[in-house]
Amino acid sequence: MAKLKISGARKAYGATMALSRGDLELQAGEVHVLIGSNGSGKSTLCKIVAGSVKPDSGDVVLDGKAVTVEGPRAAKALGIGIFYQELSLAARRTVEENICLPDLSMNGPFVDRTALSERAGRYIALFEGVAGEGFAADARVDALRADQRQLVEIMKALATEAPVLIFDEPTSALDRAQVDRFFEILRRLKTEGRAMVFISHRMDEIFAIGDRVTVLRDGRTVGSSRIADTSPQEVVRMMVGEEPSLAAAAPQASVANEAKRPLALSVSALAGPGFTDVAFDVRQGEILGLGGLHGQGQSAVLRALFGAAPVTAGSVTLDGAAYRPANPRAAIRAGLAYVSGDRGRDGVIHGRTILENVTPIHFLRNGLKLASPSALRAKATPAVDALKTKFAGFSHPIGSLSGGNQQKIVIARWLIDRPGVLLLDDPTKGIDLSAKADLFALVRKLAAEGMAIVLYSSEDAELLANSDRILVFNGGRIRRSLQGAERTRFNLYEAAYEAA
Ligand SMILES: Nc1ncnc2c1ncn2[C@@H]1O[C@H](COP(=O)(O)OP(=O)(O)OP(=O)(O)O)[C@@H](O)[C@H]1O
Repeated sequence: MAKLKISGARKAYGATMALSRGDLELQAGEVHVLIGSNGSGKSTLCKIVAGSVKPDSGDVVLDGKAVTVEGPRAAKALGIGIFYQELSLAARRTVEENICLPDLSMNGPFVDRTALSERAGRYIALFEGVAGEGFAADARVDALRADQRQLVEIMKALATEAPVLIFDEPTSALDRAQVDRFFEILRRLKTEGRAMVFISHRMDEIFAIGDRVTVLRDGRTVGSSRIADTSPQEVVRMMVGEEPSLAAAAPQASVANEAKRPLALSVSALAGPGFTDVAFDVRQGEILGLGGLHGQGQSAVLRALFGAAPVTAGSVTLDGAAYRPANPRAAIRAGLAYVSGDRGRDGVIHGRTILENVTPIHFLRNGLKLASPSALRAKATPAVDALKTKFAGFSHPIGSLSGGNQQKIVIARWLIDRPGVLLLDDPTKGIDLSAKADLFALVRKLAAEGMAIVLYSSEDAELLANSDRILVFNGGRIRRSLQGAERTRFNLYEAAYEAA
């Protein structure tokens, strides 16, 4: 009998189907790997089991009995503990308090410090020698490094002593020695008969520690296999599913790959926080895609090229001349444009009109010359129209537009004076399908007119359909360059998941 069985778990957030059919059968004494690309529904499934997300439907059977996991406390009472990917720590509390939260031992109205230290100490000791400098029972969590915080979250999950433990990407910030220690602990817990779910994007880890693997794709469980009976290639194949046909992929590839087109941007041995040894060329008219899992250095490279994040080594050439990305103003003057999908941080100027939102880059490039609103409107109109922006007039507040149309205004601002190189940093995050289609139609048109474009997208389909060439990032480095017929989802995933 399975220790825990989830069938048909479903969860939608408005129009977003986070999980359409999640199934998982977990045995006592096993490490069960859950794998799937970004956004496939892994965390949602875990959170349903841990009671922190209420499913729209689905059945949970624990030790043969149907249960309803009403909330996190109910999960704990049922014997289910979880490590949260986004961590669940109280930043201003100490390591030992966090390990024991929410059940701090009390001595009357006071926290019983002795009992607390004793209990937390057992879990802290498990990582002795690998937790690193500054890690201490009485250290505040906000003073710790990312890997150390992840260790505290692991200790907190272990401290539940739950028979079912769920680890949602517990190793993403850990170093080799910390991962090895964690795996030793998991192996011991297996011998005690605990049932564990383990999520990781590292194929080597999955094959090192997993007993069984269940694959999610687009919100559904698509298969399950014993690790001993499968291979990394087979797992990637399950994640990928049917390969979309290449006929739909970037149509102008042959044109853009023509070596005679001049180089627009050339990057050599570039390094900075989050990336190292990055080198590539982009020709005029080419769309170069940056692929891989989230946060593998793609955005960091784009921000660094735009002078918005530090560069510690390497060199850059723009239109054949040396270029040092000092700050965004210098980047704009040098002919670079940068569009991020993170509108909150990099885009919309709230409380201002549409015209004020569409013209700031024009002013930055040309100086604050006097220009009448009608002249500015005339300048802005072609770019705004090219994106099929729906708006009532330039003098209306930006807030009157839908999210997708706000994003179009942010993009249009870069196109009034044509940049030589357009850096797109996950530009369609959070916008609807038709706005995405409008944006990519324009991006392809701009490339056809000779603009060089570097595109990072967290959506693989978008990347495959629009890039002439794809560089796959993994652990801050470029692992593979995919050209022509190599631009398949399989190759993309294989390089993204291989050991970094
Ligand atoms: N609270 C939420 N509100 C709206 N959408 C959500 C919410 N939580 C998740 N989603 C969406 O549901 C989908 C599945 O998300 P989920 O976090 O379960 O995926 P995942 O497989 O764990 O991804 P990752 O590998 O990136 O952690 C994604 O498209 C995500 O954006």
